Parts: sequence; structure tokens; C-alpha cells
Amino acid sequence: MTDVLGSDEVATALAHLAGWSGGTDGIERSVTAPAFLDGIRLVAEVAHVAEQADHHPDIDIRWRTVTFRLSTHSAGGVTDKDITLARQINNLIG
Ligand SMILES: C[C@H](O)[C@H](O)[C@H]1CNC2=NC(N)=NC(=O)C2=N1
Repeated sequence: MTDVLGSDEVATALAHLAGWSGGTDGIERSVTAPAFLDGIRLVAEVAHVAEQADHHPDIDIRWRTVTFRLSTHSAGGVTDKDITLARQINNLIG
């Protein structure tokens, strides 16, 4: 069982995660790709990383803008798993 992070811990993690916002309920980042299919490609790349981690973001696709939302459902909040996946998503966004 992974421990949920408190508000100070989430805030500290967000300070080191470019583009992400949120709080103890969840964190999110939106990215606008150059074109719709670029956004879809990013979603596919994130899907592979998520599957490997067995940790899956909620994903919202609106034309070129993709929003990733992360929380750990089983823990009822944000955990280190979310912070790690957010970092991996940032690496894919570049
Ligand atoms: C059994 C498996 O580890 C769980 O169902 C995983 C799958 N992906 C998950 N993803 C997220 N975001 N939260 C979870 O609690 C979660 N649980």
C-alpha cells in the first residue's frame, strides 16, 4: 500500500514538476500538441509507460489539447506513484 502525500508534500513535488498543478486529490497537466495526431501519439506513448508502471492516468483529449490527471485510486489521493508517472510524462512531452 502506497501512502498518500500531504498537502505540503504535494506542493513540494509540484514545484519540481513543470506544467503540473493540483492538490491532495490529484494532479494534472494539459499540453497542446502541434496537431491532433501529435496529441494522439503522445497519448499512445504515455499509455505504454502507464501500462509498464501498472499506473494509469485519466486522459482527456480535446482536439490538440490533451490533459493527464493523476491520483492513486486505491489510496484515495496522490502518492509517489503519481509523482513518478508525472515525471515520466514530462520526459515524453520534452
Ligand atoms: C491491480 C492494479 O495494480 C490496480 O488496479 C492499479 C491499476 N492502475 C491504477 N491507476 C491509478 N491511477 N490508480 C490506481 O489505484 C491503479 N491501480
